[in-house]
Amino acid sequence: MTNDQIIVPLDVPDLQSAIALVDQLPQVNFWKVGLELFTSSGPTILEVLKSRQKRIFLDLKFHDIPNTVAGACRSAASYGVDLLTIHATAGRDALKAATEAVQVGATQAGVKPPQLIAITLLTSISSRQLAFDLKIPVELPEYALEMALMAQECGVNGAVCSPQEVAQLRQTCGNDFLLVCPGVRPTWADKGDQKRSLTPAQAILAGADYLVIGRPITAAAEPELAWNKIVEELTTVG
Ligand SMILES: O=C(O)c1cc(=O)[nH]c(=O)n1[C@@H]1O[C@H](COP(=O)(O)O)[C@@H](O)[C@H]1O
Repeated sequence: MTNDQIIVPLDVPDLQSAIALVDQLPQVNFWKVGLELFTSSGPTILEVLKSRQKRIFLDLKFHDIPNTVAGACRSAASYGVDLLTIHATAGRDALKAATEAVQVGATQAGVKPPQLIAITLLTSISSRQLAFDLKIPVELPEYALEMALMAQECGVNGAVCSPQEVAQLRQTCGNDFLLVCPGVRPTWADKGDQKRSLTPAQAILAGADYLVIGRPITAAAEPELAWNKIVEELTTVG
């Protein structure tokens, strides 16, 4: 377990707040830029993070028709980020188009292509909501696994799943398939809108490559202390 396996999201409304958070937590090496910050402030934050030698997860969760997803992936891949997200439910054609587009975009820009990872089922969705609201008549773990397998067949590099499904995905998809787990909660933290959480240590033991941990750190009274507590807990799992 290394510090680089913990990704902290910059879920803040503007560039200034993002830079303040990066300054406040110099121990964090891997930051996530998501919809809130990218929509308000655009790609400037990516340059800021790169100038500080940070790794970047650009989490734009693309979900559209294949042609549009491919265009978005070409553009996103030109930034030279490490990870990029697409929803598995965009479907096979979009997943294949995205896989090819990240290579094209990165090659054209002369940068390393990002690892493309597919969201299986948002960690804010419960089994009950999957059945009753989304009308999906499949058990949740099976659904998440099927989404991951479809993404893998399309050449996608990995998946985003809740820690509760990660062991099964690891077993079925193998060790080369990247597994990223948000919805991670230390025992002392609020669950908030996360429905399928486990602790950081449990998630790593179950086979996650990376954990995305936001509010337990960023909304803590003392974010640095919260970070240290999590890192300490994780040292117990090697
Ligand atoms: O793609 C993601 O990172 C993601 C997928 C998912 O299913 N659930 C999920 O929570 N996330 C992201 O992970 C982060 C979790 O933040 P906290 O709930 O504050 O730890 C947020 O930035 C979410 O956008």
